[in-house]
Amino acid sequence: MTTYNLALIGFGGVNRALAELIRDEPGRFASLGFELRVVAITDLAFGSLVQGEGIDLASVLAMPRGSTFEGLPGGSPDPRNEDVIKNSPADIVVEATFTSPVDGEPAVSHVKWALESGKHVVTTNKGPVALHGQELRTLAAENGVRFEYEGAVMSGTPVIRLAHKMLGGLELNAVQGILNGTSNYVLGRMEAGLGLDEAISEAQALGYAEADPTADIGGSDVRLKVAILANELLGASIRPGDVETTGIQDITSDDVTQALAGGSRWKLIGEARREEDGRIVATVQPVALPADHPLAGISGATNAVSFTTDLLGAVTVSGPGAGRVETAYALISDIIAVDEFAKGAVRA
Ligand SMILES: NC(=O)C1=CN([C@@H]2O[C@H](COP(=O)(O)OP(=O)(O)OC[C@H]3O[C@@H](n4cnc5c(N)ncnc54)[C@H](O)[C@@H]3O)[C@@H](O)[C@H]2O)C=CC1
Ligand SMILES: N[C@@H](CC=O)C(=O)O
Repeated sequence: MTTYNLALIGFGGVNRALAELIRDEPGRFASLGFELRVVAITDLAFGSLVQGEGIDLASVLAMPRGSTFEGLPGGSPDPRNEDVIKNSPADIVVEATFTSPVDGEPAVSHVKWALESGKHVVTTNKGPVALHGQELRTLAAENGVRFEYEGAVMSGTPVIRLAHKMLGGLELNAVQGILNGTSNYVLGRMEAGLGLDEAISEAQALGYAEADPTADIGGSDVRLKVAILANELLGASIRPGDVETTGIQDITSDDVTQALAGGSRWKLIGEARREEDGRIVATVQPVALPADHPLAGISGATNAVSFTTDLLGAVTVSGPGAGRVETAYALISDIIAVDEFAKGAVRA
């Protein structure tokens, strides 16, 4: 049985859910031939903790808000990210700090430090993938490790790896979908009569929203995801700034109820499409979809993405687009990919 040592960078909703899974079901991965041990944690609030023999997850998960790792063996009140990433005995760095849609930092540096130190990276952070994906994949290959990021698009629902592995023989000409759990949840709650702010508060409490929910409502979260899908699956090399973006911030409760009464539903749609001249055009915009549109029935934090292919026509994948546990599962699926690589089942 292989043991993978993990360093959790960021100890918020997603990485805590991963720690809870490891605490509650340590034997869950035995049938896959590995077990997971957390040897380091860093967080802006808690500081950092490194214990090579394995951290007692029940204890750290029970620590109250406002406390820090200071005083624990290997503990510090400061989140010494660089030192922990470079020098802790981790095999895999699990990056789940805030997404920056502007420059991807500090996550981009976290990923680089890890890859340059010969550590695999699994991440749910969209910034590094959307803004520096190609550079980081190259850096990983140069260092003989993996950079995996399934959770960057549609949380734990398989999209990126599924498309690479299962749609490889097809020509993909467009991707279109509902790619943000928070905004879809909020629009649904507005249909039920809630105001925008109240609906956003609910999405925050449920762990769907970004630390700054204007990224969800204003469309910049979907913009990152569209850039990732366009670059990964359509062979584009676009920047998030190339994606023309309008969010749902100007959709009023009246707009939502009037649309519903007329048989349609407002949805925030992200799309990247290959034009006849080969250019990739990418947009994010609210659209009032007729009730019979395949994406109109996608409700709550569920997301869906449709791939337009040459041989199969439209292939659509639907599932959770946000949520702490759901996104922690994306990290597990990334660790499984790292394990396959480490055991030689997948070539770099
Ligand atoms: N929650 C969700 O449904 C999904 C989240 N994501 C992404 O996963 C990442 C984590 O999400 P959540 O856990 O929900 O966010 P969160 O806001 O609950 O947790 C982020 C944690 O990172 C810590 N942090 C921020 N900057 C740091 C730094 N420089 N050093 C150390 N710690 C730092 C914060 O203190 C916080 O505890 C984000 O990038 C988010 O965009 C992706 C898919 C779904
Ligand atoms: N805030 C995001 C989380 C996943 O990327 C969302 O709501 O979709």
